[in-house]
Amino acid sequence: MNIAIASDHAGFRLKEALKQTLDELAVDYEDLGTYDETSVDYPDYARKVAEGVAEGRYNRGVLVCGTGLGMCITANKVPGVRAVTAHDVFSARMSRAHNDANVLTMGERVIGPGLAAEVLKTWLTTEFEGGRHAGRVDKVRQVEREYGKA
Ligand SMILES: O=C(CO)[C@H](O)[C@H](O)[C@H](O)COP(=O)(O)O
Repeated sequence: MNIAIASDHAGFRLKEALKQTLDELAVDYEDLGTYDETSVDYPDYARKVAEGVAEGRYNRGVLVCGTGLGMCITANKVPGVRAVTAHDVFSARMSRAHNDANVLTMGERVIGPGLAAEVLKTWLTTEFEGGRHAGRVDKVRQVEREYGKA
């Protein structure tokens, strides 16, 4: 699995902590920035990761900002991206099992590094269940097509 991870300034410290989790899991990743706490704009980073996932350069994306919300809003503008904000293990698990989410966002001002690591581990290790859920995800894709986004 090849992950794209990025943050804005408000998510920088948590991104660095999550990279340690990825190292522990021996998951390949590419850090697309930002690389310090100098103020930047989250849409720029959300777009980098989302486009990389949508174009197949990365299997999944992880985005961190202050709340995770701006990153999620922006990432979902890219056709083919199913981005979720998850700050608990159950939501992380279900976003994969039922929604086949391919981008995870979290907020450094919302969640601590310990729980964030568990959320990330759960999200990375839960498979999409398919079945009835596959039809529903296809309907999500149909919405994109009908709005000319895919
Ligand atoms: O958390 C956010 C709301 O979606 C944004 O992603 C930014 O991280 C946040 O708005 C940054 O706020 P700041 O006051 O400029 O640090």
